[in-house]
Amino acid sequence: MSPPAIIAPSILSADFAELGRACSDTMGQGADWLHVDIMDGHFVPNMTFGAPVVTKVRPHVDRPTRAYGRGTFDCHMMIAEPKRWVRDFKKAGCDLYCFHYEAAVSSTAADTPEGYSAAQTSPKELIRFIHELGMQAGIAIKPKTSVDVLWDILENPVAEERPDMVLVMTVEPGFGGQSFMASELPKVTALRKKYPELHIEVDGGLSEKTIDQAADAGANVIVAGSAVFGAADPGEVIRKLREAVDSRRGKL
Ligand SMILES: O=C(CO)[C@H](O)[C@H](O)COP(=O)(O)O
Repeated sequence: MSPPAIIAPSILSADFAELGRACSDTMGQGADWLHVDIMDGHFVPNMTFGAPVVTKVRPHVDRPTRAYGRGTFDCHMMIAEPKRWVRDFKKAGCDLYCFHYEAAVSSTAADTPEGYSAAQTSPKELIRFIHELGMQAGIAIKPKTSVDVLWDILENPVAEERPDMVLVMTVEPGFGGQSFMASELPKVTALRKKYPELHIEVDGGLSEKTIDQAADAGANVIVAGSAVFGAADPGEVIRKLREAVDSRRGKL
């Protein structure tokens, strides 16, 4: 059976001037995780914030949640040098560090002060490093990236080098409020077929209108930014997204 629904509102759509309160309110409205979009202006054509902001917001989400203990920070690293920031985000309170496959394999960055060569980072090495620091590891793919790049990584017999979650982007990363790309769902279907227990996250354009397609494909971690933060009743939207996923468990 696929894992239960995890609803992760994207704080990209929150009021950044009131970020702590917005995060705390969203957890109180039933969110399981908070999806934190980190953008560097290189990997994507937009910038958000870095580890110091995550550090400041962390205390606002340290509260019991429905199913996962303290509020979980699901950090989506849309950055060109994913290995470079692993330690900083661990210190800031990140629980799940999700990097982009495309960034890991194309990094030409200089060595980090800790002696890790960003230029030699393979996804497997990066996953191991994230695990060694005590975080969960996620790997994300953009719409133009084939799901086939993931099989070798998921089939690795070394458990420490396997991701805890795969993120299939359903928009081009960089901005909230874009239209959902249903064309990406065959990737989710293929992943779910091979990995019934894997956390499969979808991100971009998820709402009450698009959730049924994503849930039918087998996604269980649902990122929603504008649909949650733009709603008159965010708690109701979170409840409906969860219901759509959980009602399909055991039927996929
Ligand atoms: O990663 C992202 C953009 O790169 C955002 O998390 C995503 O787009 C969520 O926003 P929305 O639900 O409004 O589409």
